[in-house]
Amino acid sequence: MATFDFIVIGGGSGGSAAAGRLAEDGKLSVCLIEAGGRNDNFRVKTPGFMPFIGDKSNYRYETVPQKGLNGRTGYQPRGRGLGGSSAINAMVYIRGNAWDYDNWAALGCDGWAYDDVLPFFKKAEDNERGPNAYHGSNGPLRVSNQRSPNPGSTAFVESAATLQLPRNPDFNGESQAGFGLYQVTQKNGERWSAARAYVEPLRGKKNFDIRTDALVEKIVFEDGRASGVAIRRGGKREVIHARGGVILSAGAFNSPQIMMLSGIGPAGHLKEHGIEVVADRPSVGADLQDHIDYVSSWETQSKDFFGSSLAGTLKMAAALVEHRRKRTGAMTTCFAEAGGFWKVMDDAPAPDVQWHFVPAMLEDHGREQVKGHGFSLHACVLRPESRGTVTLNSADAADAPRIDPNFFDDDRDMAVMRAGVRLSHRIVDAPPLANYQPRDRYPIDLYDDDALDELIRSRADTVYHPVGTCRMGSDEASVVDTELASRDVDGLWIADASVMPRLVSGNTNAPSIMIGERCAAFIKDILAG
Ligand SMILES: Cc1cc2nc3c(=O)[nH]c(=O)nc-3n(C[C@H](O)[C@H](O)[C@H](O)COP(=O)(O)OP(=O)(O)OC[C@H]3O[C@@H](n4cnc5c(N)ncnc54)[C@H](O)[C@@H]3O)c2cc1C
Repeated sequence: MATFDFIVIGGGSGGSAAAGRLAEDGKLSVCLIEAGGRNDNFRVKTPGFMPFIGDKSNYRYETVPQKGLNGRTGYQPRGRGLGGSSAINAMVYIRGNAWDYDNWAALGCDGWAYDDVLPFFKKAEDNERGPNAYHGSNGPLRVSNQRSPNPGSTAFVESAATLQLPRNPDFNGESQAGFGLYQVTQKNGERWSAARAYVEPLRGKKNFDIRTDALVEKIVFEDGRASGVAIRRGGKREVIHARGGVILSAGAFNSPQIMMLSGIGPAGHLKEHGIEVVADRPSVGADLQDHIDYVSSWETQSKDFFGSSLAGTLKMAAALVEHRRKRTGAMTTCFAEAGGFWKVMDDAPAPDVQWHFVPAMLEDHGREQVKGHGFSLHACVLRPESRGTVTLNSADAADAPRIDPNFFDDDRDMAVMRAGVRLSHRIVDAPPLANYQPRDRYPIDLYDDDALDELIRSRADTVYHPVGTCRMGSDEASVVDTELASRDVDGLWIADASVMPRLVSGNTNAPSIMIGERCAAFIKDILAG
């Protein structure tokens, strides 16, 4: 019978950090269970291959039809395999705004104010720029400057400056506002997933068992305590036991799914699927928040930008050779190379829109090939008011959960989006980007609200930051308490993006890693008495 001190479900951003920290000093036996594979291949490791990462590493979920998107279904990529979504993401290193964490604390999450979380961001970080008041350099997560940014990306920052929008060399420093090039989670020109940071260095240690291609079907409880997990691997089923407890880190879609499959969730819904109710907890799968995003796109004659043409293909072939030899060049691109944060609503407490500049024409999340060269500019609503849900489609853990982000349910999100998209176009209309004489691929009168709303509803979708479906809080209705422990059973913690009570104003990989770090620290504190 396999028994460990702790079992971690899911080797993604939160799970890798939690498992790695629990196992690192060798005192605790830890089993990390991951549904996907090792993700140890050149497509995952080479940043520029991001659009070509295969199905084995991506769940490729779809949402239910979205009324706010003219009835379209949304695409929800999610990483599968070690590293989780950090193995397929755009590598942008952003923590959110200090205001977000102070707001979490104001909502009742004691111990999660900016001053409380900053030490854990720093502990995780190995920033190539070295340490300072905001950054760490001794952690496992390598954060790098981009090695070979596209000239168009620097032109974007200069165009913003032309409009008096300030340059910001460090969005994770004193102030988030402004425009600049993003730092990335890469090491020596390769993707640095959470698994490469926290898990791979411990591979082979006697106290650390890494089980890939193992699907967790549910958490097992004995006398009100999480005592193990039921897994399926190949055709075989087995229960693995945990003396100290279980950490659930399956992400914002699969953590609520596993909670429900284990009997913790909205009782009526569980009964519909024939699941025995352990605890009636309506907040499991509720409060889904995600960054709705609109991608404006322009075509250029210039072949500076990535694109599909003979010249583009030859350039990428040369870039691939350069990357194999030196780990530099265009294949180190994270695609979302530049961007910024700015307030478009006067009463916003912090920047309410984030931009990602991509030196390529992007259509349908990169799934549709576009002929020619050009660039794209994402604008996303940083603190959406709309709330969605994750529920079960079936009682089988291998089936996709039912995802309803409910985008644009709240009109305030559209108001922010409109202003964000207008600013996107003002920036692109300013030199030096304007000198490329870009041709807008979706020209409309941007100051006609109805026309702009229609364009947004027909093209907007997620920028991949779902959170909130196993929300943390000090209130009785929350799923986990402020030390990430389940309110319903002993020996169960949740450590991933699902616990965020509010979506942070930025990308969610670093915050999910910070949450994994904190979970391990909470557990070690308990063990230390
Ligand atoms: C395409 C894309 C681009 C993104 N770009 C960025 C970016 O540039 N910067 C940024 O900061 N953030 C980005 N994000 C978001 C960020 O990567 C995620 O928010 C973060 O990785 C979430 O971490 P997590 O721990 O919550 O879940 P994940 O990292 O998704 O990990 C969940 C893990 O659990 C496993 N799992 C699920 N169900 C089971 C089961 N039943 N049994 C066993 N294992 C299971 C999964 O296989 C997965 O490995 C992006 C995301 C995507 C998809």
